[in-house]
Parts: sequence; structure tokens; C-alpha cells
Amino acid sequence: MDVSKAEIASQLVPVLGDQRDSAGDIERFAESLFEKHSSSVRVHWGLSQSDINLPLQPIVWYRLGYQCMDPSIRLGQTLDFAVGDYYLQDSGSMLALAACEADRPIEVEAPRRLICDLCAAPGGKATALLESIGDGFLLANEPIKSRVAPLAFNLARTGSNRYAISSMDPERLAHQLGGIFDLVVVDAPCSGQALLSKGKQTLSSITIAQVEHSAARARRILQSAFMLLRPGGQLVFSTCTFAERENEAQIDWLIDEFPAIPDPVDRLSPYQSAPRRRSHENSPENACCYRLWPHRDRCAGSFAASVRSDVDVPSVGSFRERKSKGKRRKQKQGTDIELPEAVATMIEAKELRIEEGEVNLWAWPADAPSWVEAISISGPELAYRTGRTWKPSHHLARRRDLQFVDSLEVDEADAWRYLRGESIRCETNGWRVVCHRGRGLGWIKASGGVGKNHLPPAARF
Ligand SMILES: C[S@@+](CC[C@H](N)C(=O)[O-])C[C@H]1O[C@@H](n2cnc3c(N)ncnc32)[C@H](O)[C@@H]1O
Repeated sequence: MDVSKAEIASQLVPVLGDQRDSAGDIERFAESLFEKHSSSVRVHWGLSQSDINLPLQPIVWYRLGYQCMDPSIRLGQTLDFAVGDYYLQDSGSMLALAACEADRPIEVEAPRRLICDLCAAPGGKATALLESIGDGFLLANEPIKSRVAPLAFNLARTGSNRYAISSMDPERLAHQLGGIFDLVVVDAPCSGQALLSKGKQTLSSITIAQVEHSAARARRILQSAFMLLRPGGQLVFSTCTFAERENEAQIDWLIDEFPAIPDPVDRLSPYQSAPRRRSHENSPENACCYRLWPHRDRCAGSFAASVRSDVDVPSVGSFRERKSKGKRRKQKQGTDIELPEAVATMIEAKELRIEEGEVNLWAWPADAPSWVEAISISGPELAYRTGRTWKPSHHLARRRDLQFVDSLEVDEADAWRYLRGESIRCETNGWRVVCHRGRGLGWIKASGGVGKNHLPPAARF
């Protein structure tokens, strides 16, 4: 039986709490929850609208975000997308990125930032944070193991190696790495009311029971997130839901229970949430919460907030350099593994920390944090093993900081052939990175004039 707009609206009123008035016409809001919005993209850090061959219109709250004005274009099926020049991302997700200032130019001599994305898969926010990290380092954590592969794939698309991937419960992570991060991002699992428009959520998301359940889980994550911060560090919290209990109320709780200070983001002031009636009379004004509404902002909607840990209070967590138990993997000098010549030459001039897993070889920059090998389950992959042979990793072909030796630059027609998984012509033998407009697409192994396609199935079109 269809639930009427009026019924949904009446269910939404208690869920919205003090945000009810900002929602305006509640029936219009209820209706907009099911409306589709134009697709949006986020361009690779350092590129702009003119670098992308699409009819784009800027998104006001995020410098690298654009809405595509032609709904007939399949945004995930273009060469610009294939080479990694843009990502598909809902413009609502860019509110949290704006709170992190991930679109700001990297300043020369800016302090190196250590960032943790605590709920990272599939990497929409982590990829943006990584592209803007400069000399810093990102830890992308995703506790659900089956979601790590798409996260790793997307992080590789950035072309950077300044990241590690862990898969830990936030509490355990906070016990190991407490008190060290400059920025922790919690894009929490939530009731997901903004996903109704994409058909990825059901009406159970607007029930009080679902909201309470999600809020309790997010509180546990937030507590650990706060422990991960250094004194003065920033915590950005976001959701894709409208329930006040899952949004503004969580921030009030942090401010009341922890040495957390509201950290207003000036550029987001047009999107500020309505002030809440606070339970504690002396509670500081909570002016650090922001919302996008589907019927106002032409996107699915989202919530983001920013707080800082009090610089004068010692951090709640404390970093302990622990000897990891048992399963530490071998650290390599890189010389005792027979790598394909193309890989060995590419990494020759770089100082790397190479580590060998069961069938993978990862290479972190020499200045990566000391704990990286102990806690990560994946990272910038250099090579992988089938039997006794090491093959070059797809991730390596995507790197933007390496010189591809003897790469094969192809035209548009051959780029498409390659992306479909076909062999292409190559006159020189051996492993070669296939490039289009100077961007690495993946590997071929050539012999006798034919380059055999080694593009992983997930990257094929
Ligand atoms: C909203 S999604 C994150 C989306 C991601 N930040 C992005 O921008 O692509 C929430 C993520 O939190 C993960 N998650 C679930 N339970 C968690 C927990 N207890 N602690 C941390 N993350 C959790 C989910 O598996 C999911 O990948």
C-alpha cells in the first residue's frame, strides 16, 4: 500500500525536532525526498571546469564540485572519468569536504597534516582528502572487510601513495593511535533518509526506532574519533540523514561530554542549522552544524559539523607505539624480490618503505608514519604475486608522481579498446603502462607486436 505524502510528513515532524521550522513546507520536503537530482562530479584536485569536457555548473559550497547539466551523459563512461580527472559524487557529500577545506590550495610550507577517515568506504571523501593532503598522510579506516577492496581501488585512482588502509573497530584503533590526528572525519553509518531519492533506502529510515539505533552506533564511533584527535585537532562529522537526533544532538552531546569546542566554518554559514533548545542551560551555543535540504539546495541533502578538541586539555587518547602481535609482515629492502624491470626502474629513484604481504607488495613513502606497517591491511600496492612471479600492480600504473619508463601513449580509439579489455598494438616487448593524455590507464605485457591487456576487471568499461 502506498504511504501518502501527508503520512510521511507527519512521521517526519518528530524526527526533525528543532529543525522542523527550517524544513519549511513539510509536505514539500516529504515530496522532495523522492525526487531525483542532477548528477554531480568532483574534479581531481588541481584541475578545474575547463579541464573537463562536460557541460558543468559550479556547486556553490565546494570549489571542485559541479553539477552536470545534461542528464543524457553517462558520467561514468567517459575518458575523462577513466583517466581519473573526476569522480562521481553527490553534491551533498561535498558539504563535509567543505568543512574539511579539502578544496583549498595546498600552501607551501603548510604543516604536514595527519588525517584519519574513520568510516571510509567506498572512499568518496577519502579520495578528496588524499588529493589535498600535500606532504601529509591519510589513514583510511573501514571496519567492514568486504568494503575494503572498492576503497583501495578508489584511493588508487587519486594517483597518490600517501595513505594506508586499516580495517579496525574505531575503539581498537583509538587505543592504538589515540591523540595523534590533526583531522578525523566521521562520515557515519546512519539511517540514510537522503538515500530515499536514489532508491537505496526504505521508509523504515524515518522511524524513530531506526533513528535511535543509528544514533547509538554513531555515538560509539564519535567517542573513539574524539580519542584519535591531538589537542586542538578538528573532528568533522557528517551523515546523509535529516533526523536531528543523529545530527545536531550528537554534536551537543560531544560538546557536553568531551573537551570539544564548536568550530564554525564561515564559508558554510548560509547552511547553518537552526539553534537547538539545549538541555544544559550553560551549554555553549552550537553554531557549527550545517545542513543541505533537497527542496532548497538541489541535492539529496546532508549534514556536516565541525568541532575541535580543546587545545588546553591533554588529549583523551594517547598514542602508544606497540609491538604488533604475531602477524607483522616482512619489511623488504626491495632488492631481494625479482620485480618486473618496468617496476624496478619506476621506483628506483624513490625512497620507499616496501613491505611484503602474502601475495602483495606495498610501498609507502619513506616519511610515512612509523605505525603504518603495524596497522594497515592495504595501501599503495606496487606488485602482486601469482605463483612465484611478481606482476606490476594496477595501482602503480595510476600513480601521478612517477615517471613511466617506456610507456605507451595511445589515441582515443586505442584507449577505448584498452578500457574494454582488448589487446592493443605495441612494438616493444615487456610490461608497459598504457597512457592517454599522459595519464596512466593500466598495464599491458607486450610481445611480438601485441600488448596483452592486464586491466583488472573492476577497471574495465
Ligand atoms: C556513510 S558510509 C561512508 C561513506 C564514505 N565516507 C564515502 O564518502 O564514500 C559509512 C561507512 O561506515 C562503515 N561502518 C559501519 N559500521 C561502522 C563502525 N562501527 N565504525 C566505523 N565505520 C563503520 C560502513 O561500512 C560504511 O562503509
